[in-house]
Amino acid sequence: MNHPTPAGTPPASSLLKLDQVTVWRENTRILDRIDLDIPVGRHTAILGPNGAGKTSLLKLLVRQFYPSIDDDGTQGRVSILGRSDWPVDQLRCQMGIVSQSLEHEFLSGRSGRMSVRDVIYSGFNATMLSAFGPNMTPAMKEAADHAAHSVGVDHLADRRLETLSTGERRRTLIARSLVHRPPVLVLDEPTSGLDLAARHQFLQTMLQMLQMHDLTLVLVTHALEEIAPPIGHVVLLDSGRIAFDGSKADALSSDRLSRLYGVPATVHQHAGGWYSASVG
Ligand SMILES: Nc1ncnc2c1ncn2[C@@H]1O[C@H](COP(=O)(O)OP(=O)(O)OP(=O)(O)O)[C@@H](O)[C@H]1O
Repeated sequence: MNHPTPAGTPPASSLLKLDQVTVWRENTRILDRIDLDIPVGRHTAILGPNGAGKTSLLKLLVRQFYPSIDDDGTQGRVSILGRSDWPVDQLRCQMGIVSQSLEHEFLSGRSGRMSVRDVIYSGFNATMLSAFGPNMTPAMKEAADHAAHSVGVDHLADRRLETLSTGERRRTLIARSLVHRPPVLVLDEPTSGLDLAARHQFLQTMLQMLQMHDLTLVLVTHALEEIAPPIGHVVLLDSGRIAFDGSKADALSSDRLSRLYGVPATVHQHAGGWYSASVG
């Protein structure tokens, strides 16, 4: 159920284009004159030390942050899927989002009392409301069942979100993020808090998603193990600036990551195009 571009508009070639974008918060320049272009179809991982600005970059993509006016009066430009004038609700329908901040939002207030089924349904209109009720079509119900099944939460459909374990909750949000078959998938540290098995299962699900859907993945992660083989491009962020933007093979070198994190890092390459890193 991809949401088509408006009639007569050619499909966008760029998912996210930032032109001299600065973001200030509380007297801190958290993103500093960033230029970046993530084309549609190029799965991209964003890596960097704590506080480097990774989540802030994603917030520009989902319109939680806007460019600030800089000291000299200039304001950068953000274009998403070829447009800079998205109404937020329409934009969010183009995306599947899994992040801890979304999870916290769901758990605060009444959303936590929603059933797993309703949380998944809410993905259709990218809200935190189970607004559909009788408006759910059989095709939508089928898509929701399929999404729940594909991440193994079908048996939890009637459970309230707030009663689930971290792994079950994360899987529910993954199902919600995919139910409307969005063209863009935004994952912000999707495996944080997951145990070894749940993390492995998540990676398998992510690989399946990349094969099943025609989507572009943007992944923020601290773990090189999560930068799955189909992700060919890496952006390294450091103190609100882009330290590197290029191929995964060039990005993930021991020298580069040692400089980025300020520790002696060793990158290990494994069969099938997987990576990991160790320190020392
Ligand atoms: N709303 C805000 N108000 C004030 N400072 C903020 C705000 N949002 C982010 N920051 C600051 O901006 C910097 C970048 O934060 P961000 O969450 O983007 O980093 P990150 O790279 O995702 O970090 P982590 O890896 O720890 O999740 C941090 O110093 C953070 O404290």
